[in-house]
Amino acid sequence: MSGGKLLVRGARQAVLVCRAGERALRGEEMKTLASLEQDGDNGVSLVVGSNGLIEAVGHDADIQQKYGSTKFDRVIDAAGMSILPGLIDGHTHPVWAGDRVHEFAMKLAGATYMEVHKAGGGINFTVEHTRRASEDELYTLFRDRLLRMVRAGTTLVECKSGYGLEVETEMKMLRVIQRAKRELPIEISSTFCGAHSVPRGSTMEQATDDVINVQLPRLRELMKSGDLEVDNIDVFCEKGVFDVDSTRRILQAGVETGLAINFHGDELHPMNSAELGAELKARAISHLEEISDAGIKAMADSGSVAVILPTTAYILRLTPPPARKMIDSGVVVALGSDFNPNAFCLSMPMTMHLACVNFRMSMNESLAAATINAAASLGRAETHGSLEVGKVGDLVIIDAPRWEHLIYQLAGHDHLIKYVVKKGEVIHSAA
Ligand SMILES: N=CN[C@@H](CCC(=O)O)C(=O)O
Ligand SMILES: [Zn+2]
Repeated sequence: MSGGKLLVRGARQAVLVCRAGERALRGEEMKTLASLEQDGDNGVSLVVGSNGLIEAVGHDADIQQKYGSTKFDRVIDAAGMSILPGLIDGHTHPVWAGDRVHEFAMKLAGATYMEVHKAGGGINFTVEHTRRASEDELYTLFRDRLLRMVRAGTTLVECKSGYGLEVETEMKMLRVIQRAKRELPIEISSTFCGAHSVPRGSTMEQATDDVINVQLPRLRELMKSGDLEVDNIDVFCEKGVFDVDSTRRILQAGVETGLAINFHGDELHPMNSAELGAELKARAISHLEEISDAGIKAMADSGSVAVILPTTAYILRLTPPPARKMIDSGVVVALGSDFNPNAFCLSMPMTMHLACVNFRMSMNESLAAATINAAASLGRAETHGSLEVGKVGDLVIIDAPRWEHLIYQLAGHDHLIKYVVKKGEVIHSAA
């Protein structure tokens, strides 16, 4: 090799997460993650080639022997530091205008999510503001949020539409996401969520027909012309929002448009969403606070990824999802920040901390959930989510001798994260 993009050397530790090309980790596999430790003076090195892919991970002496004559665009001396894969956020609603800080006060005073929603607040409040906002205004707000995510270590994020609930605003949101894909260093998996709520003045049946007969056909045209690249279809399957039959119709229409199923289910009421998702071979189902035992078994069998969201359960004081039971039953469990105007959290380290304390996950389980399993929830586990040769060179380097400090030092990521690397390029540096 004559030239490479990045050499990181001298690290105390590199958490590889996987070593054998696993596409997801389940049960016991989440408990012990593959890692490489400094051996005496011999630290850990990682090489990203000029194509942005990981080319080697090993001890300094071996890498030095192989790459001694190679010129790198950048060399990072990571003495005393730890390297981990770029974090992957499996669930966010980051394109919107108008904050809901006033609703936070209402909820602290005892109002439930559905009480706020039915009183015209919640999603419908954000819809009004988002419909009124220009595309540029939305982009500026979105950009700032994405860059804050990058500073917290996120290199791949799922981003939903869903604050338009009619064709023009939904497409406006998807165009804003598309622009960020072109202009920003963070990688995005985008999700059409025109069925996030029933718009004011409509019935569920009318909203379902509008998504299927108006919004999805327009999306199909824009995908065909290359104006939009959208990956997933989402529905908020919830009592008082979209019932199981409407959800099924919309998700099936999404599949016919070429989208992967990735939807909200069993959040506030048991809806048998997990069973529905498993039957439809959903790639992922989010929330699942109210999943049934049969739903857990169905997801373990179907391989649909459970994207659980600790910030939502925390802010809304919900009974947490049965994360332990899901993991122990063999469900693939991933994490998302659920950034949205209800749960204003842009940080995966914070999300992982909450998963450990409130969902009783171990730190290793939370890292597996925020890397390889989140990649699986987005259909990108072949290329993302672990530090293995041939995968994209997405890394977080923290100034601590063990990676667990990223979780242990609650709200400490600003201080700990020294570099965030995307495809071998440093996209954030605190050094
Ligand atoms: N539950 C539905 N959707 C979001 C909340 C969106 C909102 O309140 O604006 C969620 O995942 O938590
Ligand atoms: Zn959500």
